[in-house]
Amino acid sequence: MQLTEYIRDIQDFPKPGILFKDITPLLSNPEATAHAVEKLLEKIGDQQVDAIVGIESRGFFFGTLLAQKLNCAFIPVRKPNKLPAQTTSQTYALEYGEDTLEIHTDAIKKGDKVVIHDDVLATGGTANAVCKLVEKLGGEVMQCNFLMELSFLEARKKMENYNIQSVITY
Ligand SMILES: Nc1ncnc2c1ncn2[C@@H]1O[C@H](COP(=O)(O)O)[C@@H](O)[C@H]1O
Ligand SMILES: O=P(O)(O)OP(=O)(O)O
Repeated sequence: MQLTEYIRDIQDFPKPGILFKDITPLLSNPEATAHAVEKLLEKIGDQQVDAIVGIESRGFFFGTLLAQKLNCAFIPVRKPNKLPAQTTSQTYALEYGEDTLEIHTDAIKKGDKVVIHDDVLATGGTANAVCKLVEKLGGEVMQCNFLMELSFLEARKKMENYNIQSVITY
């Protein structure tokens, strides 16, 4: 099965110049979704994982499926003021301006082995900020795991201390 057949390109979304990688065709097909989960799991292998940290919002879809398969916790990282309990924040630079992500402070214990998951790795700013959040709480980032990587944006240069794994590379 070719997973790329289930990824739809949307030109100029959410703003001009962006080629958006839309996973809704993949999510609408249960066989393709199951295949994607297997491919993401292959990237994790037999490492011991205490938690999958999924990045809002498209990182939640496969993140929860992965956590259930691995029988480990799923932990959401969300945009500001969405999580109800005490949070820890990380602000990071965008092309213009900055953004912030939050995690529940009690979600990760010192020494927890964590895999971070999102649908797309683009410039790496988001994933890098989530690595910092996990580390602030004492967690160990075992892997940053993506369905897709836009390699021409060279996120790996920004994240050379992390183990980056992607199922599809553009
Ligand atoms: N081209 C894209 N298609 C879909 N989603 C994208 C795309 N580029 C970025 N994203 C979303 O943004 C973050 C990753 O961006 P970074 O530049 O790596 O911080 C990720 O949550 C994607 O869902
Ligand atoms: O649409 P989302 O919530 O997945 O966020 P973003 O596109 O900023 O990654």
